[in-house]
Amino acid sequence: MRGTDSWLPRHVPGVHRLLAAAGLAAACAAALTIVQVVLFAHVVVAGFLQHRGVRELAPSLLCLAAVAVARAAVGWARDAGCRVMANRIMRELRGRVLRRLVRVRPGRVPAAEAVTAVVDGGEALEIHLARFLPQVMTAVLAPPAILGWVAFHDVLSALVMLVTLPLIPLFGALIGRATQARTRARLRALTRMSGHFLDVVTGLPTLRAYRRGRAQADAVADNTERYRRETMGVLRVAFLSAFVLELAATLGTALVAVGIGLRLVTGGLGLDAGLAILVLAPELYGPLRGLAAEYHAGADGMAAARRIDELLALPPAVPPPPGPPHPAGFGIVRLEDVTVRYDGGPPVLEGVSLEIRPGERTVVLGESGAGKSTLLAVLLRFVAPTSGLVTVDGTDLSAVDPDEWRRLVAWLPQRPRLRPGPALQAIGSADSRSPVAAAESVGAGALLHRTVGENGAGLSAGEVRRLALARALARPAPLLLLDEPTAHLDAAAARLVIDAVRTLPGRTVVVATHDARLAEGADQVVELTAPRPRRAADVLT
Ligand SMILES: Nc1ncnc2c1ncn2[C@@H]1O[C@H](COP(=O)(O)OP(=O)(O)OP(=O)(O)O)[C@@H](O)[C@H]1O
Repeated sequence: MRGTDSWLPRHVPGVHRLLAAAGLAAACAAALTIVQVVLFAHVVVAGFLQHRGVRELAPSLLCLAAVAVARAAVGWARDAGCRVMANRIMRELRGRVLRRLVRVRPGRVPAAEAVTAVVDGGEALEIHLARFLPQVMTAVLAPPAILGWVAFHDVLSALVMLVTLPLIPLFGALIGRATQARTRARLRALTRMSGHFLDVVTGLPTLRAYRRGRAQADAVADNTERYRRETMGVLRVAFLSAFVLELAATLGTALVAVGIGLRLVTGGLGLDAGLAILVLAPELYGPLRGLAAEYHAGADGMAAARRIDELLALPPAVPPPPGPPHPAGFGIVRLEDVTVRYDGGPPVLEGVSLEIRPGERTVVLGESGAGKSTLLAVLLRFVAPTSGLVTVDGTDLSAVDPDEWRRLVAWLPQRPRLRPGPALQAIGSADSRSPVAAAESVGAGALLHRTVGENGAGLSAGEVRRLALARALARPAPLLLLDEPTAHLDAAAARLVIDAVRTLPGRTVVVATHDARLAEGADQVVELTAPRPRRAADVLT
């Protein structure tokens, strides 16, 4: 936990500023508290013991009111300022996590896990920054200031406070140890529950078809129950800790009060000093009790910070360019002896060498699992070759900024997804050229007035594929990578698509497919084979 605590200021810009602002506010609030209590004791003693009138006490009363207002204003400014800063910091951090997530290999982090970390975890961390850290600053600065003032006026009371004060952090730490494990378990239960629920909702049609609805409802109920139990466990510890800490603070205040009372009777202490110390005693324990109250919010935030840290540490799918990004241009793309292994497993592509020339159509054929999509992933820079080299016009592709490179590439994925909404909007983007013509060329013109639902709902798999193909064709990118463009299509629709792919003047096309018809008239046909051990690709024509 301490590691994550120091991780925050080191890795998240703005946290130092937030801590400094919270520290300044805490110091001001502590000073104002002491002034307010001293003024209060003075007014009480002067009013009740020395029988001074309101007129005489008016300046002190005005000062007291001004200090009370200033104290409230400092508290408000601290809360509002820290909330704004925390919000800004989290916007930056969420952006960084999202930028990292789009750089890791597609599918590496399950969607539900990413959503839980960024949305729920982000919220917990924001509360940690906005409430817990400022409270830490108050707990660090206010008690020493109060103790110093008390020691100056009454050493005995200061000693009692010094002995009883550590009880609160001690109990807090003991309870915190129990809380840490519970908070982590609760976050895990939440992640599991959301992931499972998302899976169930996505697979509802299949579950219904196989009559597995009841079993999944039971599984959802189990996951929810586990989350409820974890949450109740955290709440139990939270209530218990509030009770124990309240007790410690009350005992501390009572001991101070007994000491002051005895010395007031024997005349060892003046009433104004005694009264001020008595009123200050709860203010001494208050910040530490406040810290304990925020501890659970803080622990949630730290667990979220740890998860966000893990996400930020995920290696990018392709390492960043070693030097300044090379300006990407498009020319001959050459794969030289390229081998790809996923996570150190067996090779899925081995020793593949091929040359993709501008304006040509290269068709990659191969049985299922032969590595066709992986070859496209290498060209898209979603996957870095384990060995071998990919060059563009002689420049190592790994020296090119992946974003710059992907601007030159249009892609039809094997499992295309469309943005929900009107179909025409789903296939167009700011830089698309003639999406309507592109859709018509692949027989999807009639689909343009349709509405795309969540995950392509409302459209058949073949319709989604044709719209996605139109989207790729409409992008003004010189390199077109098409993964199974004719899958799920009937013979007539497939023929339209094959003809459209054959006549793409000025575009370099790489098609990965099982469909040998797409190889008709291709400039180059590459057959990937998947025997184990694999052979290198054979360039047939
Ligand atoms: N992200 C991944 N992590 C681990 N293994 C993977 C990953 N992606 C693909 N593979 C494995 O790599 C091999 C090649 O998969 P790939 O999808 O490239 O084949 P393909 O020729 O496109 O197959 P298909 O024609 O069935 O789409 C398969 O054995 C697959 O299980």
